[in-house]
Amino acid sequence: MDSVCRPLAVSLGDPAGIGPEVVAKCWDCRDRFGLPPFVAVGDPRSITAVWDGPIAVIDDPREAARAFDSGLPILALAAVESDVPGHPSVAGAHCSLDALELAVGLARSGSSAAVVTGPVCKQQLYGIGFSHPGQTEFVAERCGVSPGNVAMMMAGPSLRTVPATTHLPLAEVAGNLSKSLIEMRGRAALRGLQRNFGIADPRLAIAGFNPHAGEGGSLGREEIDIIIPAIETLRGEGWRVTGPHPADTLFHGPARARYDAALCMYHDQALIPLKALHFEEGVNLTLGLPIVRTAPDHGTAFDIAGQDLADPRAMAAAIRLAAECARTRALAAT
Ligand SMILES: NC(=O)C1=CN([C@@H]2O[C@H](COP(=O)(O)OP(=O)(O)OC[C@H]3O[C@@H](n4cnc5c(N)ncnc54)[C@H](O)[C@@H]3O)[C@@H](O)[C@H]2O)C=CC1
Ligand SMILES: NCC(=O)COP(=O)(O)O
Repeated sequence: MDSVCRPLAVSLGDPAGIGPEVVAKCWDCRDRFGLPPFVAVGDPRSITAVWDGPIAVIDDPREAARAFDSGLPILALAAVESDVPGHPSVAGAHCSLDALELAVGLARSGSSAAVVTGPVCKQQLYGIGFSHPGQTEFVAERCGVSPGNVAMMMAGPSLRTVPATTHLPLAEVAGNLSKSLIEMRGRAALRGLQRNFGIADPRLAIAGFNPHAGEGGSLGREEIDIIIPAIETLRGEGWRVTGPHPADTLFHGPARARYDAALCMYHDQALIPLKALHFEEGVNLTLGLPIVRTAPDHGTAFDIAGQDLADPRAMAAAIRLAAECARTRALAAT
């Protein structure tokens, strides 16, 4: 079976969040959203609590394509106790981690064409001893890739951004920026554009860190000491890289037309423009992995879980992009 025929594995995320609801809604709207067969991984009770559509509990991902027309296929994991939507629990955190582990394993073994991860609650996971900043680093470790060599890309119809640093306190960002970090993230972004999007000669815009990109050193020296030397190294390797650009003018329409992705210095610098423009269809794609991994841009949204208010479009975009990236990679390998 080729990568296009294999199902995608979709972990449900935290059972008390909106992951189960948006996955079920994606199955409901599979034709309208243009979705390929996928198999959910998680506790079926988290779906039946919020959805009364048909579920097909399967034991083997190879059954997913056949089952997909008549019901939402699910590889079932039972949490110790079932969660009430909107009320996260320790058992639910364990269940979300087990589902993530299994779904990533399916992609690594080739049983699924890609993995799409439902939203987890980081605070809950940290509480049960999860030692990674996020799912990005967890998946990297499971794939045997150093966290330094992967990058989180947030992708929407008119913008792709990559934060150089991800989940760490803002007060620690400056101390974590280095020439080598920016070079590694820059290479991961550029190679990721080639490998997943088929862009042969990608253009990367690199944001500054300080207001006005430091104003020649008067408003901070990170641009002079770290970012410009990294840009020069990347250019010396033949990449099309510009910057450092003042971040406040990097995201309006004409600016976005000048690059294929923007490398940003910290989480909110990258995620605010993406979510402001494309919250309903934003996708989180991990670059630098041997497998394809995507996720919707949103979180667990406990505040609306179980109320039939969750918009499934970002999850649908994540499933679609995962299938497209798997197809692009498969074609390049032939
Ligand atoms: N990929 C992942 O696993 C992610 C997980 N998170 C986690 O999610 C938790 C909550 O994070 P928040 O910052 O509150 O962000 P959030 O995205 O869960 O919610 C922010 C706001 O947007 C709304 N919202 C989110 N998704 C929606 C959807 N599909 N349809 C309609 N409304 C939606 C929520 O109701 C809330 O008002 C945190 O614990 C965080 O760690 C956050 C982002 C990504
Ligand atoms: N803000 C993005 C986010 O939380 C997703 O991170 P990850 O769990 O995919 O690493």
